[in-house]
Amino acid sequence: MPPERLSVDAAQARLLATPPLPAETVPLADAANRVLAADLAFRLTQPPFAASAMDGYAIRWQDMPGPWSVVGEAAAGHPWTGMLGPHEGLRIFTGAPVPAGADTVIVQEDTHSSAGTLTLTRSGPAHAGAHIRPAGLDFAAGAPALPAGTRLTPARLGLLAAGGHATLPVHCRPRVTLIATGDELVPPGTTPAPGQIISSNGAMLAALLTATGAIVTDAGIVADDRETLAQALQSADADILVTIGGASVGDHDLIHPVLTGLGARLDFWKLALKPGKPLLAGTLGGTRVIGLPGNPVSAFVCALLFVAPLIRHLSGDPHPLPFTETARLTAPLPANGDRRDHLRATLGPDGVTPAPRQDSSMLTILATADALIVRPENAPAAGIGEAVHIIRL
Ligand SMILES: Nc1nc2c(c(=O)[nH]1)N[C@H]1C(S)=C(S)[C@@H](COP(=O)(O)OP(=O)(O)OC[C@H]3O[C@@H](n4cnc5c(N)ncnc54)[C@H](O)[C@@H]3O)O[C@H]1N2
Ligand code: MOO
Repeated sequence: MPPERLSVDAAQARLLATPPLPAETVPLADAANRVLAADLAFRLTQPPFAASAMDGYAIRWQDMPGPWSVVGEAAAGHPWTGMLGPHEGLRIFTGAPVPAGADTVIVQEDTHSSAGTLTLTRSGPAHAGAHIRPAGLDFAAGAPALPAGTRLTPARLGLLAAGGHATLPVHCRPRVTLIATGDELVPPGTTPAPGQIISSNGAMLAALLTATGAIVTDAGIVADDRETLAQALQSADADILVTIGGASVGDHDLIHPVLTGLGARLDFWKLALKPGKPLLAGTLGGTRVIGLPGNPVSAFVCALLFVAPLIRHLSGDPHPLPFTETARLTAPLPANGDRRDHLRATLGPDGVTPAPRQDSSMLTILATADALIVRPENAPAAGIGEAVHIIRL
């Protein structure tokens, strides 16, 4: 066994030392929020032709200030194919190709047109080239579009669609199976008998991990029984198997002994982390296993710090760890112990306020928190106004 109480950083590094999932090619609609698996170049030029940016008239700048005779019309999708001659103007609409010979567009609000004659009613365009988007203003065919490792935001999907890509190479989405363990647990919607509580962690973690990009199967509740648990662990067909509860050292905490019995390779168990000390990670056959502690806040924080980053990493994200920023304290904090702590806190205009109670069973506090304050191992006491690291929720 590795030494106890690995640091959070070391544990994250171990967990993420594995290659991402392979690529698949999917339609644009299925690529949203996924990560590009290859460098892509533009296949098209945008705009593909010099296009009018306004409704008005295309003219030759050298013929300013007019008048012009109107020789035809061009609309988006309906080009005019002639060559504009001296003192000729073309009625043109936004998005239409600017005809050969023209170099400037006058907006229609600056003109008067009658019996085929166009005159200016105001000073007109300020310079040659006004209101024309040159071909390739946005991008040119052959130029690099987006590199591998890019997360496909809505704007990036739009860019690649415009650039001629109808399907995209993306990393496969990790499949995650959630298993809650504990004889006290009953599913949401049940009336708990004496000694029972609702298994709330499944719904919470399924939502968190789905939002992170995984395909989540919630396998429900498994009793504290070695046989049953071993069977459930072995039958999960997933890239990541997440167990909830039973990670600690009590007589009914079976995750560690059952995994060991199944021949799982353990990466770590027990971290210098609060909440979530008994977090466990390893591999069972080809499946990554993460054993989360059962306390709801511990389970949530460990999922945020370990399972979500593993999902992002396997999905091809080169920056899988939670984004940290700084905020100023509105209340003092005592010195921290030797486990990195994650305090539930609210954000306001004056800074970040730690919740007065930090019990790892309290969902009311987690549900109202906007952020976690990250307190490094052995951090000294911190006063009001001092900057601390936070992770937004
Ligand atoms: N002697 C020691 N006892 C404990 C230690 C320790 O180091 N020595 N560690 C404590 C810490 S820290 C934590 S965290 C807990 C976590 O232990 P487990 O992972 O074994 O969790 P359980 O005992 O199964 O459950 C803890 C708590 O959470 C409730 N729970 C469990 N699953 C769910 C669920 N799916 N939905 C909602 N709530 C759940 C469970 O009923 C318990 O109340 O161990 C400490 N003990
Ligand atoms: O770390 Mo436990 O997660 O303190 O409650």
